Amino acid sequence: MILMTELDQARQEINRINQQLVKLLEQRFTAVTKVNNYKVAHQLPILDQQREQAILNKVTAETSDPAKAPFIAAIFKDIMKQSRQYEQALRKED
Ligand SMILES: O=C(O)C(=O)C[C@]1(C(=O)O)C=C[C@@H](O)C=C1
Repeated sequence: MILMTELDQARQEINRINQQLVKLLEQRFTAVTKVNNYKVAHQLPILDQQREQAILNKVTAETSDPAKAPFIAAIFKDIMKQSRQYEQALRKED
């Protein structure tokens, strides 16, 4: 059998994590669709700055390694930016 290097093993681990992230992100976008439906029905804007700040605070508090916290927070900022664009796209559909 071909020897699996540490690099291959670490990349396999990343592939498995990516698979999980894709599933979770799809679930998150499905939840965002529900939030968007509610907000459209109640004529609420896409952006909720307070909610975004609350999420960033919670995510930062839940990160156990402080060295990783700012990078994880940056990812969540981008996730929410993409969610807003997704909501925009949904609103343009109908
Ligand atoms: O909770 C909402 O109101 C959403 O639209 C979802 C979400 C998010 O991705 O978590 C996206 C946009 C808002 O600015 C706040 C949060």
